[in-house]
Amino acid sequence: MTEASVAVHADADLLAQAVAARLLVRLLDAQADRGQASVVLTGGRIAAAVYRALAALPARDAVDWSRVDVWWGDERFLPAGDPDRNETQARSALLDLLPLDPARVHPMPASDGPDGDDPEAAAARYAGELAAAGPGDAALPRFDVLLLGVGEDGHVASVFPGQPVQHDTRPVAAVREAPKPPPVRITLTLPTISTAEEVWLVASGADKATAVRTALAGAGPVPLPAAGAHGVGRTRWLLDRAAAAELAARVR
Ligand SMILES: O=C(O)[C@H](O)[C@@H](O)[C@H](O)[C@H](O)COP(=O)(O)O
Repeated sequence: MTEASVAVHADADLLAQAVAARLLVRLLDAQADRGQASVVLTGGRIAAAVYRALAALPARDAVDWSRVDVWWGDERFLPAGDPDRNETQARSALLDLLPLDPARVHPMPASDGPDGDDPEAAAARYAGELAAAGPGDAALPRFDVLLLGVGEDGHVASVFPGQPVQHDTRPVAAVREAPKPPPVRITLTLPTISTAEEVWLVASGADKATAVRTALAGAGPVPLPAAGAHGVGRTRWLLDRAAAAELAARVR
């Protein structure tokens, strides 16, 4: 497991701009190395700010977006197009502005999709989509970078403390009693999250400071799921000053 690197930026806007710039370079490097790139998106406010910042970057289209695979780390289990879906927010902030290959954009199923309002079936369907995209008989494709927000309670994606999903060994799980509304969600499980080459945990605001400190101080993943999210090659904590307030951190 790699050591986590921490970067602290003065405020939420600078954090979003810096993460967007890092993400652009990460995708460019992946395409230079292997001709394509893959990113796993998440939901929440700082993630949406990153998407907006990336959309506004002048160098944005240096990425060949037609060769980028877009996955989601979690989704609110709502009807397609619902404004509270992470997919809806990502599309309006960024994806609809990019010349992506629609076949390479993989939203998690909606609650009015082929499985109806059965989140377990929808989770299984997404696991099948991941497996179909994996090389050979691998259960998962390569994730070059997987983005996570961090909840005040230390949740990442829709892996919340004290929930059965924490002990689910499947690649994708349904969550029915999420403390953060809406209650029904679909999520990659922590073991799946931790197959990503790089995992970036992005946190903004004083209400995240304790979760950030606790995770970086070595808490276990059961009390604090964020502590269980690690990249194979790199784990980055990307913070603003408020979220880093309980750390002795470098401010950039
Ligand atoms: O569905 C969601 O809401 C996200 O997947 C969730 O994991 C989010 O990233 C964190 O709760 C942080 O959200 P904020 O950045 O808005 O605090």
